Amino acid sequence: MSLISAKNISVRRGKAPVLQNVTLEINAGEIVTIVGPNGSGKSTLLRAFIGAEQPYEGTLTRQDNLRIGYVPQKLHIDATLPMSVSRFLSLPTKVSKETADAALAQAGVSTLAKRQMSDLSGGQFQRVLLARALLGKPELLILDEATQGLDQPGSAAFYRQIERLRETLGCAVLMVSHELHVVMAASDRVICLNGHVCCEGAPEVVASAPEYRALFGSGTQGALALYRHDHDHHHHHHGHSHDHNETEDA
Ligand SMILES: Nc1ncnc2c1ncn2[C@@H]1O[C@H](COP(=O)(O)OP(=O)(O)OP(=O)(O)O)[C@@H](O)[C@H]1O
Repeated sequence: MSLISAKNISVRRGKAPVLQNVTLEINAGEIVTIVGPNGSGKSTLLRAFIGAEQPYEGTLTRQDNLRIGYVPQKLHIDATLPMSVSRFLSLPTKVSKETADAALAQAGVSTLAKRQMSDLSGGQFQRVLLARALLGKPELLILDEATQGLDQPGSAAFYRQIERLRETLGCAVLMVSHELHVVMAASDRVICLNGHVCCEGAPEVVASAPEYRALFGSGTQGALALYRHDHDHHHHHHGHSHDHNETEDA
């Protein structure tokens, strides 16, 4: 049985229909990426999945007691408010130091527990949000443009961390991203959304689908190939090694 399944759902925001007739299911352990132009309903679909939007048509079924971890696009924390990373992880529910440390390690930022939230880089901050989403041992991890504002090596490293998590924790991942060439390579399945599902399938299939090309042009196909090629080999830099900060920090 799938973890979560939407059958012909339609969703309005205010009075405007945003999603129409969307059918989609997420199975245990798979990485599914939603791509689509601005305003195409990607965030709305994620919100429906976490229960923050009610479809007015269709049915949404979640496995009983499904544990979902959610990583938002951005979270604003008042910079004048002193707040350490470990305290942030204990809000609103207190967690033990061991639990917090384990989640930080899984997110690739094990050394940050005592740092102030306001001092973190954009990449570190997103990884702390990821650690927070991991506290509840999710079976499904939902990420809404979690790498917005990170540079390309930073977001590529973030998504590789996500792939590693899927391997070690076995969780399914549903994410939205605009960085097509980066996330598509990490996905088992890509859904191209524009109010409705335009096309879906393996990354290569979607990248060459006419519906996808009509929305994004054909340039991204080349970028996808380039990304795959790039990571077939190791980069050698002069005089120092540089691993794009993959396991610690970003
Ligand atoms: N709170 C809201 N009230 C009314 N309409 C909203 C609200 N939030 C979003 N919308 C509208 O719903 C539509 C879909 O928005 P949504 O945020 O789901 O798109 P998206 O694909 O995630 O866009 P983006 O890529 O820009 O983040 C847009 O037309 C938007 O204006």
